[in-house]
Amino acid sequence: MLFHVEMTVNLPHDLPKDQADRLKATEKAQAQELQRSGKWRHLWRVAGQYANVSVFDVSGAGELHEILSGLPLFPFMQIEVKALCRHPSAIADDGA
Ligand SMILES: O=C(O)C[C@H]1C=CC(=O)O1
Repeated sequence: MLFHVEMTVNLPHDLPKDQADRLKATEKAQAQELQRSGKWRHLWRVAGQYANVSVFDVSGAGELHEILSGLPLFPFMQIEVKALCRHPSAIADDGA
């Protein structure tokens, strides 16, 4: 199943810089591993915001929740999820 996910990050202003840098580095490694696995299909920065729009390809909402709640930045993110299905006019054969 494909899911459109928008994550907006709000790090506390008083979070020490070294702690924030560590969280971001761990998050990056995990995000890149999930992209390599094919589960995190698209990752786009929302221009002008500390936010991303992503597409996940997972077995269902349960797996998506497991992945999202396991992200190091999860406690600092506002997340919106939309389930996707194939559009009847779509010509791309991308497994949706
Ligand atoms: O920067 C972000 O949008 C938050 C998060 C998502 C992937 C990643 O590396 O960090």
